[in-house]
Amino acid sequence: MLRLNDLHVTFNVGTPTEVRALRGVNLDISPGEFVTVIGSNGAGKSTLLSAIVGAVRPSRGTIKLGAQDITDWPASKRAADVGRVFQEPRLGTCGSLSIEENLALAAKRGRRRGFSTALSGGRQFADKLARLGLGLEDRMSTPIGLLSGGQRQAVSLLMATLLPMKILVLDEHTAALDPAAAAKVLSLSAEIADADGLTVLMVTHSMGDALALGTRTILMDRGVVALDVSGEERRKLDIPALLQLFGKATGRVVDSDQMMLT
Ligand SMILES: Nc1ncnc2c1ncn2[C@@H]1O[C@H](COP(=O)(O)OP(=O)(O)OP(=O)(O)O)[C@@H](O)[C@H]1O
Repeated sequence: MLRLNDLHVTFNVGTPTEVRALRGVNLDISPGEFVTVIGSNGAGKSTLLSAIVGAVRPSRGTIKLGAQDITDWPASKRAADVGRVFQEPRLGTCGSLSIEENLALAAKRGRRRGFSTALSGGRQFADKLARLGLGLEDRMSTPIGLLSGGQRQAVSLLMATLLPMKILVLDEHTAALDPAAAAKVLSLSAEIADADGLTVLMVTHSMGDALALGTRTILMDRGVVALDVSGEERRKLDIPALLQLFGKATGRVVDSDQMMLT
């Protein structure tokens, strides 16, 4: 269980450029839930994920993962428990290293030096790559920098999910891809999450994707969770109905999926 309690993040405290990016987020995510996160630009979605991975420090509130209070843990200490795929394919991988070498690095994530892992490489990595259905198992010595954005992001996804973890964080991880590659990486994300029973928090700018994937959708607005839908209520929702709920929750009128972008 991930539990965020009254989480506040303020940037540039006490300066004229102070921004209260999170203003009291309360959120419980149970094991196996796949939560999609939507909201307008600047609503606090990325800041929420950054606080969970430990890249930004909350000014108030707590973050608990299972029984542990991880609020003050640095990102490096959370790495074994929290997997992350970034928006930009280059960020999660090392372009000059081969696919196999990147996977070997991922197999050591959050483990102490010299600490052996169950994954030793070779055949095991090939089997994992085959799961992507992109033929990359036959190109394991190819430098990852030579792959297309979609292929590279698929490998990033595999790297983030290689070891057991408590939560996987996807921060608009298909936004930099062309539509076909984005659709492929999204469906792989859903397949891997389903097969491995992962707990996932995924930020997206597409309301369609937010409703089509996962088990629960939250709407961030001005630094808080303004809407939280799951179960039967969510199954019945389409984009117009979600826009209506968005309007009710925020007091602002939006009339298309694209409005979420502005
Ligand atoms: N490192 C930072 N320093 C100062 N302000 C920041 C920083 N990161 C984010 N902010 C500000 O915090 C607010 C929330 O930003 P955040 O990136 O979390 O929003 P978002 O919902 O992810 O937006 P988008 O959809 O545009 O990515 C914005 O006003 C943003 O300008």
